[in-house]
Amino acid sequence: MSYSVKEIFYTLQGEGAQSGRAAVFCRFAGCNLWSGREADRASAQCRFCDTDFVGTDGAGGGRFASAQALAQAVRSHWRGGSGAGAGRPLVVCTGGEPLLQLDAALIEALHNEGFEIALETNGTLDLPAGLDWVCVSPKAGTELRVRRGDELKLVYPQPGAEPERFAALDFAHFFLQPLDGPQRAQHTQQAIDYCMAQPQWRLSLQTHKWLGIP
Ligand SMILES: C[S@@+](CC[C@H](N)C(=O)[O-])C[C@H]1O[C@@H](n2cnc3c(N)ncnc32)[C@H](O)[C@@H]1O
Ligand SMILES: Nc1nc2[nH]cc(C(=O)O)c2c(=O)[nH]1
Ligand code: SF4
Ligand SMILES: [Mg+2]
Repeated sequence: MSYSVKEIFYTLQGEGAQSGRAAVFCRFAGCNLWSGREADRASAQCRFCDTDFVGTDGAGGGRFASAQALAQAVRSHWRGGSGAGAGRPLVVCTGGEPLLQLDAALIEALHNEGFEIALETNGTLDLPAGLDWVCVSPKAGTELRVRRGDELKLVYPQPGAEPERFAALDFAHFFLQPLDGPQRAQHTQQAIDYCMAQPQWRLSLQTHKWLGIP
């Protein structure tokens, strides 16, 4: 199968339990909860997206004819060296919704290139086997199919997706990430207050936005 990728870039993971860790981000084109067109935002299932995932025209993006071709492109962006003493190469598969495209062949090819594979998903599609780190970010009004994983990272506040709905699921880490937008400061304070009242939850800041890195 071929893969449509918006962009590939090397940066630090900005969010959640792995924040601060160097990673290649592979941003797949397309999402099942929004077309990505501003004209459709108000009627989409997910309306607060902060990301352009339409098309394949970003830096490093394109259509890749095979899993091997995409895995080699991802490898070409890793600048962390390799071998003894080097940190394990990490790829973060995101989007858009990566589970529309991420399949067994690509997981195998990325592993063959030496990567640990992390996933950012809205949790509405079934998971392929073999992922090394699964981050689920539930969206109000959608059916959550991925109910276990490494981290649950809930954008907060979201009417209809209150943290209590997810607190008993089988995740190692629970994060609230303030909803970015014009009211980010207020949402950040609300998330702080919630985490202080319910310490099962930790605060995830989108540190890359503060740092001015991708
Ligand atoms: C752009 S999404 C791509 C992966 C997948 N579609 C998902 O929603 O998890 C990456 C992360 O950004 C989060 N996100 C998107 N828009 C946001 C916003 N306005 N404020 C805070 N987090 C946001 C998502 O919830 C998700 O955790
Ligand atoms: N630095 C950085 N960290 C991130 N963590 C999740 C991101 C995403 O858009 O999925 C993201 C992103 O876009 N940049
Ligand atoms: S599910 Fe993820 S990529 Fe899709 S619109 Fe929502 S935040 Fe954006
Ligand atoms: Mg992002």
